[in-house]
Amino acid sequence: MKGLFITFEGPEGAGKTTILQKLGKELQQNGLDIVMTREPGGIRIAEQIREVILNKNNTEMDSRTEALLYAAARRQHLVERVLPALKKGSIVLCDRFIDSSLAYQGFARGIGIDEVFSINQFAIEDVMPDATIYFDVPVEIGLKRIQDNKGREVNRLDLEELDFHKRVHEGFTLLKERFPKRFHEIDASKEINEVYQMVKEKVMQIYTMEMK
Ligand SMILES: Nc1ncnc2c1ncn2[C@@H]1O[C@H](COP(=O)(O)OP(=O)(O)OP(=O)(O)O)[C@@H](O)[C@H]1O
Ligand SMILES: Cc1cn([C@H]2C[C@H](O)[C@@H](COP(=O)(O)O)O2)c(=O)[nH]c1=O
Repeated sequence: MKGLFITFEGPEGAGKTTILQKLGKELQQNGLDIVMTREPGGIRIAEQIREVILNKNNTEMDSRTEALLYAAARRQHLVERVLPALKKGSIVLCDRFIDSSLAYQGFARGIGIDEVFSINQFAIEDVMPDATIYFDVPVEIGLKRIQDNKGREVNRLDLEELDFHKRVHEGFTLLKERFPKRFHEIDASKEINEVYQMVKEKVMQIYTMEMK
């Protein structure tokens, strides 16, 4: 039995976490076998690596160290959480995956998309998402949303300048062009319930095509 691996991607404050959690719970209530998880993190070791990467005091972190730490967290999460769930036929909804590394470290940090892809190949051994829901939002709107979210702890990447976040957005635009079949773009600047309905419809279409 093979499950379905769907990733949610996009810049800061696009609404990925909010929508993933709500949709995952609704689909579970409807009887689907859903695993909700996130990167970096999702399991103990990867959450520890997350703490190192996102700690706002770690300002001296080199870009390639950062890329390698994301890849290491990805590897552990993949073997411990994602692959076993897919093997038993679950639908895995994952908040960020390799495309975040390509957009943030590959493009915005300037390491190069292909170079970051190649270090990730070691980590993922060709396991790519079946589909990626890409939450497209203007950078200023996304950043305003996270600033307004007073419950959110500010992390090291949140503190990057506006230009960095603009490059992240540009990076995602390039990825959307590079992977047109896998990327499903959602206009995440819309009102939250509208975004939710669009994402739900898209995920159900993918489920019907791939699993039924
Ligand atoms: N469509 C929307 N309209 C207005 N506010 C939204 C919308 N979607 C999410 N929000 C709010 O924006 C904030 C950020 O949302 P969320 O954490 O889901 O984004 P995210 O994409 O996971 O961000 P990040 O990747 O930076 O953690 C939350 O306070 C959430 O309630
Ligand atoms: C997987 C991954 C993530 N990032 C960045 C993107 C965000 O700034 C943080 C994660 O925080 P979130 O609130 O859980 O979205 O990490 C990255 O730069 N590279 C990656 O591979």
